[in-house]
Amino acid sequence: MKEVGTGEATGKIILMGEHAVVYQKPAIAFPFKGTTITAMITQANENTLTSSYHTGALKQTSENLANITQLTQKLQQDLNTPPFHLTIQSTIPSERGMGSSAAVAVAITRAFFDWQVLPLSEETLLRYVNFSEQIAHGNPSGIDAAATSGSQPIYYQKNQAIMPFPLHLDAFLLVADTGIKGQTRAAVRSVAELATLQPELVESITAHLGLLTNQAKQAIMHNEAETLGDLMDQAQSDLEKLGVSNDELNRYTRLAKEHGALGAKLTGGGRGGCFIVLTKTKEQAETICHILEQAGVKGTWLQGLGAYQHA
Ligand SMILES: C[C@@](O)(CCO)CC(=O)[O-]
Repeated sequence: MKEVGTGEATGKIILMGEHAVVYQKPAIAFPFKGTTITAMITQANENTLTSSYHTGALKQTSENLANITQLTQKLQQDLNTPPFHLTIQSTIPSERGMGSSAAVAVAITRAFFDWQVLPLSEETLLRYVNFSEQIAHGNPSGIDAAATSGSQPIYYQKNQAIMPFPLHLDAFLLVADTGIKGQTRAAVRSVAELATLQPELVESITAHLGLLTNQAKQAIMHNEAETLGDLMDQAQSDLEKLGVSNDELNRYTRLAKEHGALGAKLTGGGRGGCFIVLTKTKEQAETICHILEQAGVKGTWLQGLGAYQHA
C-alpha cells in the first residue's frame, strides 16, 4: 500500500446524442480538459472526506454524497482497505451536465487502486463508475463514465465498444453555464415516462437524434462546421420536444444564433446546466460569449476544436 493514492479525471461535453443514447442511439462526447477533478487518499482512523471546489464545482448535495459514500464503501470492501481519508479537489461545475458525478467516481476509483498498488483495467474502472452513476442518475447510458475516463473524443453506443473518434474541425466551441442546476436524473426519468405513455413519439425523436449524431460524425470528418452547426440546431429542437430543455436554455441558444453562431444546443442532462455554441472563429465566440454574459450566463469556457487532436 502506498502512503498516498491519487486519481484524476476530466469533465466531459456531449456534442450530440444526449438522452437518445439512453435508448441505444449513438452519441459523440469528449473529455473536457479545461475542467479536472483530483482524488487523494491516505490511511486514517475512520472514513472521512474533505472536498474543495472552484466556482460551483463538486458541491456536497445529498445526491452526489450518496454516490461517493456508496462507491468508497464498495471499494473499501472489494479491495479490503483500512479506513481512509479522501480529499477531492474539483474544477468541474457540479450538476451542470459536465459529467462531475462520473468524473468524481473515476478519480476516486483510480485513487483507491493507486493507493493499494493494484492494476486497474478500463473494464473494472467503468464497472465501478457505472455503479456510482446508477446511484447518481438512476439509468445511465454509460457515456459519462466513458468520456470522463478517457483522453479522446468518443463515438458511443450503449453496450458497444467505445470508439475513439478524431475530432478536428476548423471551429470553436463555447461552453456556457446557465447558472441553473441541471436535472439529469429528473430529465432522464421524464423521458422514460414519456416513452411509456407515447413510445412511438420517443422512438421517432431519439431515432432522429441518432441520425443527427451520425450526420455530425460525417460533417466532422469532412471538416464541415456549418453542417455541424445546423445539425446541433436540429438536435436542440428535438431535445425541446423531448421536454429536457428549459426557458433559459431555449433563450440563450436562440440569442447565440441571432448573433451569428453556427449552431447551439444544450449539453448533458438538460433542464438547466450548460449549453454549447459552435462558431467559425475565435472572435465570433468571444463576441457571443460577451453577449451571453450580459444576458445572464454564469460561466464560460472556450475550446478550439482544431487543436483537439493534439490535446
Ligand atoms: C442525459 C444523458 O444522456 C447524458 C447525461 O450526461 C444520460 C445518460 O446518457 O446517462
